[in-house]
Amino acid sequence: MTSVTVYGSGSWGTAYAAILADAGCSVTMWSRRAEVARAINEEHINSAYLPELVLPQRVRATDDPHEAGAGAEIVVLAVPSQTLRDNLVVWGDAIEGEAVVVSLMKGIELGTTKRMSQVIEEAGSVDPQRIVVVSGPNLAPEIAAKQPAAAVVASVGKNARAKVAEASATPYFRPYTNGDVIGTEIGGAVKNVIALAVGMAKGMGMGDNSMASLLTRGLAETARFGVRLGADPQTFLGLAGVGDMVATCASPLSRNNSFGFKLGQGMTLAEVVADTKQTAEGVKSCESILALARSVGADVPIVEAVEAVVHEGRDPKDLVSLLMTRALKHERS
Ligand SMILES: NC(=O)C1=CN([C@@H]2O[C@H](COP(=O)(O)OP(=O)(O)OC[C@H]3O[C@@H](n4cnc5c(N)ncnc54)[C@H](OP(=O)(O)O)[C@@H]3O)[C@@H](O)[C@H]2O)C=CC1
Ligand SMILES: O=C(CO)COP(=O)(O)O
Repeated sequence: MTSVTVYGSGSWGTAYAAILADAGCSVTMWSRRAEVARAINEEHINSAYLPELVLPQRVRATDDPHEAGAGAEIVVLAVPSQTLRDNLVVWGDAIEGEAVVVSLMKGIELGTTKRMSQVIEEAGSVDPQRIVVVSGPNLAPEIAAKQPAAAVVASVGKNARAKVAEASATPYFRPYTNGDVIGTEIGGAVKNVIALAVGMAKGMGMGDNSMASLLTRGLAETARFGVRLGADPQTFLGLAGVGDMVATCASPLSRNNSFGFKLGQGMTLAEVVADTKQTAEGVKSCESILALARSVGADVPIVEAVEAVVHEGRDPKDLVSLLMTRALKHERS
């Protein structure tokens, strides 16, 4: 039985722990709060995040990061992206030397503009051959309800990605392996920002034409940007690209989409932040994504417009003029 540790007991960490257990792994979760670990052990429920999900008995939890990591063959990281580096400093020696390290996170680090796999390599001293990124259309509440979904399991390490795919394949979760870590991570991070834009548009009363236009042009700028970083353009036609873009932009379950919706409806940024209990990665990552895109000369107008609303105090209504009055251009330029 493969032994797996999941650091992070939020929505996705918890749903992914259930996948791993259903696939036959023995799973230990690290919870930041002792009461969350206690409830998982005694009631098999994580009520703050996924109250409907009854976790399998073989999922255990602890708030001690060293106890959590002991003996794990696979270590899964599922905390907010901006906290990863500091956490890895604390957890570093808890992660076994040969363990495969999986990122579930969809963000870009502020300041360094690094992808999560790069942060794991640097701060966790992990060989890229052992780093795996899991991404795709995977809204945690739907996965927790065991609704069928597929995902990409990307790594430059063939053994590592095969091991993680094997460890997380269930009748309701189908992993596909891929070697394109850059494209997989960029797809996951940028779609959160596009979902913020779509949410704002919906919140302002716009319909499906606006949503589809933002989604499609959002995918175009994601691919243009990703390719500048060295991604395979085909990745953006797959689960970590169009797949996740569609799920996140279409679903009210998406925290980024909902965050944008509330802004579009007229709530202030401070009000929406106070009203949002879970992680909406695009809110912070739009800034680092924009910085990274500018550093490689990629034009990302939707990301730029979202960043102007979220970080520079522009009114969401300005989104329309910011995007619609730009110089005309070829669809594929
Ligand atoms: N939810 C989803 O549907 C999906 C999410 N993802 C990605 O997974 C990642 C994790 O998201 P998700 O689980 O949804 O987030 P949640 O907001 O649901 O949970 C965050 C988890 O991280 C913990 N946490 C918060 N701050 C810190 C910190 N400073 N140090 C350590 N732990 C901390 C929280 O603990 P506490 O409860 O104590 O606050 C909680 O366990 C994100 O990058 C997200 O984009 C990817 C695919 C699907
Ligand atoms: O990444 C996700 C679905 O694939 C979850 O999106 P949100 O973080 O916006 O909820």
